[in-house]
Amino acid sequence: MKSVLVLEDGTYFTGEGFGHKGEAFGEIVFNTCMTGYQEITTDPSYNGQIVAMTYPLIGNYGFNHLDNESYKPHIQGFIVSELCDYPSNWRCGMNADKYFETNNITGIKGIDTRALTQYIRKFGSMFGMISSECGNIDILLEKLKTDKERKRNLVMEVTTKIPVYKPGPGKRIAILDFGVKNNIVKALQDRDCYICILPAFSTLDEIMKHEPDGILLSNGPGDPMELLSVKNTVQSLLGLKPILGICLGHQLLGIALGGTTYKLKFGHHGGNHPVKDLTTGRCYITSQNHNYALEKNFSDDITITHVNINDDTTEGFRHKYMPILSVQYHPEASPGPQDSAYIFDEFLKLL
Ligand SMILES: NC(=O)CC[C@H](N)C(=O)O
Repeated sequence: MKSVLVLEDGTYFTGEGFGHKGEAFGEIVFNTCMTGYQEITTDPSYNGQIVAMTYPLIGNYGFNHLDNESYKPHIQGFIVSELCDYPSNWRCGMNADKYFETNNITGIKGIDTRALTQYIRKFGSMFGMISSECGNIDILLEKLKTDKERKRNLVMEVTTKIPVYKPGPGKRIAILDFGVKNNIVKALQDRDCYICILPAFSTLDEIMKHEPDGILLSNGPGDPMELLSVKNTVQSLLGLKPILGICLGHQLLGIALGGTTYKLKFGHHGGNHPVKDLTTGRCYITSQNHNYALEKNFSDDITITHVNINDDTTEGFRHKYMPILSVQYHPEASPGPQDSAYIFDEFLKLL
C-alpha cells in the first residue's frame, strides 16, 4: 500500500505503508540506535512522537514479549528505510508488520531516512504525519495543522492510574511515574528494592504515606515546563528524602531547584552519546532520548556533574547540601550501553 510522510512545512516523502492502515500524527524525531527498536516503540517518553530510525534495516530480530519498556507501544508512528519481513532470532514472536498492525501503529518504509534526518538536523524537529489513506498533500497539511493544535496531556496519558507495588526485601523507593520504563523498575528490583509506582500527579501526602526511603522521578513525554503542578510537588519533596531524577525527572528536578529548560534543535535520541563525568574526567557512552535540556548554572547550590561531549549540554547534577542526584541520560539503558548503571548504586548510597 502506498503511503506518504508529510512534514508541517510541506516537504513530503513517499513510501510504502506497513502495520496499521491509517493516519498518524506527531513530532518527528530521529533515533540513531542500531538495535533496541522494540524498547524504543514501547518507551512512554515517545508518546506524541513519530520515530524515524536512521539505521537502514529494522526488524531483523523480530518482536518478542520480553523487550518491552511498557505494556504497549507509545510511539505515534514509525519511519524506516527497510523493514525486515523474515526476522531470525530464537526469541522472535512476530515480524514488525504484524506487530505494528496488532498494536494499531501506522508505519512507513522505503523512506530515505538519511535525507529526512539531514533535513531535520538543518531545519529543526517539526510536526508531521504519515498517511496511507490520502495522497493529497494540501488536505493532509490541513489535517496536520488541526492535530498540532490539539491540546494533550502526554504524561496523564501514560502514567499509572493507581499505585502499583513491586515488593522486595530492600529499601522502599517511590517512583513518580511520568511514563516510567520497565528497565528503571528492573534496575531497582535487581538491587532488592521495594517499589511503589505512583501516579504522576500524586500529592506530597499521597507520596509520603508509602514511607519511601527515596524518591525516583522518572522519564516521560513532553515539555517539562508544562508540568507546573509537578514542579510544586517536587519542590515540597526537596530535602525530605533522597531523590534521583532521570531524563524528564531530571528536568523537573532542575526546574524545582530554580532552573529552566529549553528545546534542543533536534534532540538527542540514540545509544552512543558521549558524556563526561566532570568529577573524574571519565567519558561514558550513554543512551539518550530527549528534546529538552536544562540550562546550566541555575543555582549556586548545585554542581553540574556531567556534560554531553557533542554539544556541551547539561547531562547531570548533584545538590551540594541535599541528597539529590540527577541525570539526563538513561542509566537503565536496554539493550545498552550499560556504562552508567552505577548511578543506581550511587542513589542507593544516599538512602
Ligand atoms: N525520555 C524522557 O524522559 C524525555 C524527557 C522530555 N520529554 C524531553 O523530550 O526532553
